[in-house]
Amino acid sequence: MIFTIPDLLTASELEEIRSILEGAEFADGKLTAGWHAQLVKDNQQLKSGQIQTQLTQKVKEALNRNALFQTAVRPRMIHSLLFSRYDVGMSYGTHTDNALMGSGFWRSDVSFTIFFNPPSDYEGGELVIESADDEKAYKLQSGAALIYPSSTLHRVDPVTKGTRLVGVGWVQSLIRSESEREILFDLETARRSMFSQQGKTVEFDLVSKTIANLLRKWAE
Ligand SMILES: O=C(O)CCC(=O)C(=O)O
Ligand SMILES: [Fe+2]
Repeated sequence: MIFTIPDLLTASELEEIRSILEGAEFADGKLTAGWHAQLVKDNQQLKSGQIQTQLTQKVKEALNRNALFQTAVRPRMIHSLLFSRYDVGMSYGTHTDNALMGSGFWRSDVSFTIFFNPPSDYEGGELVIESADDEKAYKLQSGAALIYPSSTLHRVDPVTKGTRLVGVGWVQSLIRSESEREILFDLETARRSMFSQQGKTVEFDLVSKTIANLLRKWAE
């Protein structure tokens, strides 16, 4: 399931993150890519250190309070986060994200891109998600996030004007399978709508029981 969270960050969080990033030091993005992704990765990334830790904390807070993210992703661990800058001419060619990341070998089930500056700030720089017979380009408003399965092939087209600033992260989900996550998300959405329309009915209890039992079966 690919979806967007329109207002993940508040206006003041966004302003703070942007002003911190403006004064921060960046390094070559190839340093954090797998050996094959390095061949096509051409961007800049915030150096690790105190600023990176502070920004990571802010982004995690926003994701943790977001009900849509929690219900659709069911994070076990948001284990990796990069702050990337694409200046004119920079891009990230077609690649797939590493399945296992970091010294903890966390699995990447779900990837996300948080847009820190508005589409009017730059030209090009679309995040394109490829599928067997089609592809779709995304360029969201600042403060919004795109959530997509880590299993896809995707790319960032060259920036031809301005600068693109994003946060990119990876999550190990409690539910490894994308289709199982979607079943749970649909049931949860239906259950909430039933509750708001009719309260705690017999049907509501049965759907609640099913969600709980599927979680027992699938969660790891
Ligand atoms: O910048 C983006 O939107 C995605 C970048 C990406 O695919 C990655 O860092 O693995
Ligand atoms: Fe990627």
